[in-house]
Amino acid sequence: MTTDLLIQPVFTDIANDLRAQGYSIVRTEQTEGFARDLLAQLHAFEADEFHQAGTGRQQEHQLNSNIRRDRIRWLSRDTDAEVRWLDFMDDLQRQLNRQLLLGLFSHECHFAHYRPGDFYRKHVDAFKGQANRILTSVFYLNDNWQADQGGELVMYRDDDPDTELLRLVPTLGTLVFFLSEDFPHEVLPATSDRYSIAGWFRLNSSRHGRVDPPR
Ligand SMILES: O=C(O)CCC(=O)C(=O)O
Ligand SMILES: [Fe+2]
Repeated sequence: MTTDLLIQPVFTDIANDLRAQGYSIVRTEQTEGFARDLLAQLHAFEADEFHQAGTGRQQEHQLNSNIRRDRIRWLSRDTDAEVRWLDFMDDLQRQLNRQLLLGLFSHECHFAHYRPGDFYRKHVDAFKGQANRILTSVFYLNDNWQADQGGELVMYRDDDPDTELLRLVPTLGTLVFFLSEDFPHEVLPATSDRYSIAGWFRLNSSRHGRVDPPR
C-alpha cells in the first residue's frame, strides 16, 4: 500500500534536517517495524544469495577487500518486506522532491552483511561533477546492539573531511540520510554480524539515447 496521500511527519523532519545541515538521523516505531520485517526477510535468504561487494560502478566495478569487506544483496520487489520498504522510500523521494526540489529520479538499495572484523574504509559515495548519486540512505537492522560491539558509522565534516562529525551506533530502526557528495564516512569493524540496507537516490542521467542504469 502506498503512503503517498498521507504526508508523514517523519518525511518533513528529514527534509528540514537535510535543508539545514545536509544530513538527517531518524528512528520511529514505524522504522523499527520495517527493520524487524526486513531483518526477518534477510535471515530467510540463503547465505549464498549474498556476494562480495565491490567499489566503482559497472565496468569499473572491482572487488577491493582492502577498502570494503561487506557482502551484499540488492533489494527487489520479490518479497512483501522489500516492497513495503521500497514503497516507503518512493514516497519519501516524492516528498523530498516537493519540499527541496532535489529532482530525485530513482532509488536503489542493497542489504549489507558485515561479518565480525569487516569494515568499509573512509570514502565518499559520489564524486563532485560526475555525481548522479545525490542522497545516501543507510538503515540499520541490528536488534539489541550495544555500543561496545563497535560497527559505528563515522561521518566526517563536509567542510573539513579530517574532522569527525558524528558516530552512529547501528541500532535496529535507525535511518540516516546524507548528501552523497558531501560527507566522507567509514564503517568501523564490529565484534558481531552487522546488518544494514545502504541506498542511494539518483538523478536521471540517461542522455542522448544512452541509458545509465543504476548500480
Ligand atoms: O553501513 C554503513 O553504515 C555505511 C555503508 C556505506 O558507507 C556504503 O555502503 O557506502
Ligand atoms: Fe558509503
